[in-house]
Formats: sequence, structure tokens, C-alpha cells
Amino acid sequence: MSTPVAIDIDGTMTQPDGGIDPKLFDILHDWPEPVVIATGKAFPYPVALCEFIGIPTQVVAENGGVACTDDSVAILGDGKAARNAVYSFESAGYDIQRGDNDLHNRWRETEVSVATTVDVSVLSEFAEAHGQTVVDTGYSYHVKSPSISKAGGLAYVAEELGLETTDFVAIGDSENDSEMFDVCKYSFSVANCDASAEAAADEVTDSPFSAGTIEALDILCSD
Ligand SMILES: O=C(O)COP(=O)(O)O
Ligand SMILES: [Mg+2]
Repeated sequence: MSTPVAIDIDGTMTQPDGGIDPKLFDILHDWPEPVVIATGKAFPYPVALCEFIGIPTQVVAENGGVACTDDSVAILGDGKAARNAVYSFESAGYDIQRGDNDLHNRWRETEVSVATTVDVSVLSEFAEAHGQTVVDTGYSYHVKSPSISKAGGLAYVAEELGLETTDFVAIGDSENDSEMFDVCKYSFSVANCDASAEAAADEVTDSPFSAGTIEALDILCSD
């Protein structure tokens, strides 16, 4: 039985080297139900991915700070407090370690992405002082509002499509997917998932990374 799906990018659609598994292009292009790309990445990345897969633009970006369909864009977060937290962090002599040509944040509107090489306990102190939280995706530390999540972004996209989040099956790998798992009818973590995603998921695939996602999509097709 095919079903609407919400799929994370990093660690979930990717192979261990970081590139998207080319097999997923055909599988998602031909998926008969809505596909939502739900990511912590900045807004342009999942929009481009939808275009290159050849599917409608149905996107949750920035961990839910931005949500978009072909007909509408919603900015669900306000990045001011996150930027202030990072400004304080940097003013105290710390570095978010993104270099001068910071492509992680150049197009990011509602949160700040910090390299995972920084001291997360120090970063968290600055985040909390500004009412923000730090989410570890395994790829970035995201300084963000605790009220923003992929769950909220998916609720927006689902409503735009005339659906509910409970119509969706979610697939992901890390703590930024956990809240989305909670609002979907079923959820898979791929085998490389972190402890938070493992605890929140209904099922953990045998295979890691994109092979785990293909395994989950196969299960959904054969149900
Ligand atoms: O940008 C990140 O840190 C991770 O992105 P993801 O949500 O697609 O795994
Ligand atoms: Mg991920």
C-alpha cells in the first residue's frame, strides 16, 4: 500500500559519503502519493532537490522554520533570537567554524547552523540565554527556537495538500526527525540513526543510510 511520505535528507537519502543515492531519484519520482522533503538544510536545497527529482515542491526546510508547496511559502520561525545567540557566542571569542564563505547560513532564514566541531555545551549556554535550543543532526548543530520543528512544518504542508500529518509515513535518522515521527501515522529510522530517532521511530530498518530508506519504501509498497 503506497502512502504519503515525509523524508529527511542527510543520513536518510544520502549514502555514507554524503551524496544522495541516485536510486532514490527514480523511486521518489514514481512514488504515487505525495512526497515531502523534510530537512534541516536551508530552504533552497530541498526546493532544488524536488526540482531535480521532478516532483512537486513540497518542502519542510530549516527544521520546520520554512515550509513550502508549489502554491505557498510559510516562514514559521523568526531567526532573530538564534542570530542574537550566535552573535553573543562570537562576541565572546568563539567561532561557528563556517569560514568566510558560509554556504550553510547564506540562505538560512529562521535558525543558525554551526559546525559540529564547536563545543556544544558552550554553544548551548549561549542558545539557552536567548531562549533557543541546540539540535544535533549529526551534520550540524542548529541553534533554533524550541517551538519550531519538522512536525510543525509538515502540518503546514499537509494542510496545503488537504491532508493530515497522520496520513504520512516519516523516514529519518536523527533528533531533528523525532517530533515529526510523533505526528505521523508510522515512522522508520534508518539503521545509522541516533538514540533519539531510534526511540521515537516505530521501526528501525536493517540497512543504514539510503539503503535503509529504500528498504522502508519497499516495505510500504508491499504492505
Ligand atoms: O542540515 C542538517 O544538519 C541535517 O539535515 P537533515 O535534516 O536533512 O538530516
Ligand atoms: Mg538527517
